[in-house]
Amino acid sequence: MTTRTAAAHAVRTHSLVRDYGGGAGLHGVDLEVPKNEVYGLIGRNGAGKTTVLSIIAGLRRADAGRVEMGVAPGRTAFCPDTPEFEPWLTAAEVVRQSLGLAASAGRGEGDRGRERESDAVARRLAEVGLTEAAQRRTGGFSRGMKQRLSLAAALVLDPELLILDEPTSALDPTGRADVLALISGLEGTRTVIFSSHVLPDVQRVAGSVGVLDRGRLLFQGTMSGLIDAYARPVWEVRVRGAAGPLAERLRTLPWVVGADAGQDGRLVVEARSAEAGELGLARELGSAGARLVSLNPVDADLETAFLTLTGERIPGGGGADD
Ligand SMILES: Nc1ncnc2c1ncn2[C@@H]1O[C@H](COP(=O)(O)OP(=O)(O)OP(=O)(O)O)[C@@H](O)[C@H]1O
Repeated sequence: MTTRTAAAHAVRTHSLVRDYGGGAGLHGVDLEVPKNEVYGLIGRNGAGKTTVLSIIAGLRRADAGRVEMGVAPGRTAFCPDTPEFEPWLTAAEVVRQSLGLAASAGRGEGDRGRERESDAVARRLAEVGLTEAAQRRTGGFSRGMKQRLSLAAALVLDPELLILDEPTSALDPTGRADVLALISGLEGTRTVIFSSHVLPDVQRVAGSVGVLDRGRLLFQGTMSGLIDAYARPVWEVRVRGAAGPLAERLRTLPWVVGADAGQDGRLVVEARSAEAGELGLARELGSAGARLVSLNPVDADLETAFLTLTGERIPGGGGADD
């Protein structure tokens, strides 16, 4: 059952169950997706990500539980992990068709009159890097091109809620960067839920995160909350010149747990929390006038937190073997 509310959440699911038999499916999932945020849904193969996303999108039914939508009816768009199109349609025709469907339902960008239909189509194709392929038939498209096209066809609907199932799985590095930038750009005005196995991507763009494991949510909350709870907030910093004075300065700060200088301008800094480190390191490096060469999370990453949470890594044990 799906109900609608005007709420701070774009979506909430209540005790969602889908029983495929043999333990597969969902076993009581309470997802809470804050409005106008980017929510990353992560989990191993078979964890249930596609099932949850499909139920929210209205493409599959739950056996029990309900979905509460905080966005207007018909303002949700879904991109499947392996999108397929009629092979004889060109990319521009696919997006135009999507726009036409939206306009006939009284929504989407074709309805606004601000932009001509062909401009809206061209703009969305350009955003996903398909301008050159606009007049090519989709039958010859690679998986990555189909993923880009699916995103363009969804964006042209101007959805309040965009649901993306592994949107970067088939993309090359440029495509991934483009799609991540697009997702980031929607934060604040639109809600995006996306599933991914590429945890650094999720860490880059998602403010909230849900960790699914065998049909159950192991964690749900902010990205920094997850990292604080399941990973040590440690960064390796490299500056031009000697790192000793900077390490000394950092050690005097209340949010710093430890700062050790090494060779070649390297230092390892542990913060009291992920948030404190993210805020404090940039500020302190700036005010110290340090010339920053690189700044990398060592343990303060989603991957470490995920592996610890799912029991694949012993906390402080130096990594997983999977
Ligand atoms: N239609 C179906 N019939 C039977 N079992 C299914 C069906 N769809 C999914 N399952 C099973 O339910 C579990 C969850 O599948 P789902 O596709 O939701 O997981 P996922 O987290 O998206 O996985 P992946 O990361 O591999 O895409 C898996 O064990 C899968 O085999």
